[in-house]
Amino acid sequence: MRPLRRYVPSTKRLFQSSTYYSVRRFANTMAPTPPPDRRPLVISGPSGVGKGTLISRLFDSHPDTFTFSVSHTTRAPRPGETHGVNYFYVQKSEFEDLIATDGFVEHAQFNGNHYGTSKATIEEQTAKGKVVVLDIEMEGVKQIRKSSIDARFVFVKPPSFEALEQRLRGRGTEDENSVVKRLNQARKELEYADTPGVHDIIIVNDDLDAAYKELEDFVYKPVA
Ligand SMILES: Nc1ncnc2c1ncn2[C@@H]1O[C@H](COP(=O)(O)OP(=O)(O)OP(=O)(O)O)[C@@H](O)[C@H]1O
Repeated sequence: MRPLRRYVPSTKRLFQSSTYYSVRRFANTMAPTPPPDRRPLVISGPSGVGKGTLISRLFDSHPDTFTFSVSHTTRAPRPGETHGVNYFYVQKSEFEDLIATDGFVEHAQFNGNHYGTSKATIEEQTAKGKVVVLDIEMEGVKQIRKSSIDARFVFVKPPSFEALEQRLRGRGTEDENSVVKRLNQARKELEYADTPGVHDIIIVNDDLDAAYKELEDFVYKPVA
């Protein structure tokens, strides 16, 4: 299984860059614009479809409104990483206790390490008035749907399989092996997204501005 997005979070990478922080300093002078519906947003879709691009735009257009949830992990921190910022670094026993007490909305194992999104983290951020954004893959979506977390589910779809392949290759971040793996996984994700009732909205990311508008309109629509 391909790892959940948190392992390759392009938006998070952007957040760590100095360019991002100078943009952020300017953006912070603007007042937050909270949407009427504060439930967590689960955004999924095949690798390369443009989730990170759309989410970055949402964060930049509405400063201090949205937040990523910080995941728990049993892997050791890398140089420069900070507990509570990049991850909550915990011992395996603590992670297992959290699983046993149903503390995660989703968790998975990758390269021998455990990773998970805790319910408490989501609840704390929501209580602070932030809308938590979870950028995750199909298996995570399935787990969250089974959890007690009341979330809104957005699926981002490519205009065609060929367009997805072009974007993945055009991004220049993957070797051939990785492109093939991601495309194989994409077929499964697209098939799952056809299951009725799984997502609240399916956005086709063809024209980026139009797709962003659709996402923003959905996020900001009045509570039903
Ligand atoms: N509507 C669009 N039209 C053309 N190119 C796009 C569009 N949206 C995004 N892209 C480009 O497609 C590539 C993939 O986008 P992005 O990295 O946001 O995908 P992702 O879904 O977050 O992927 P991953 O899950 O692998 O991180 C990027 O190079 C991005 O600039």
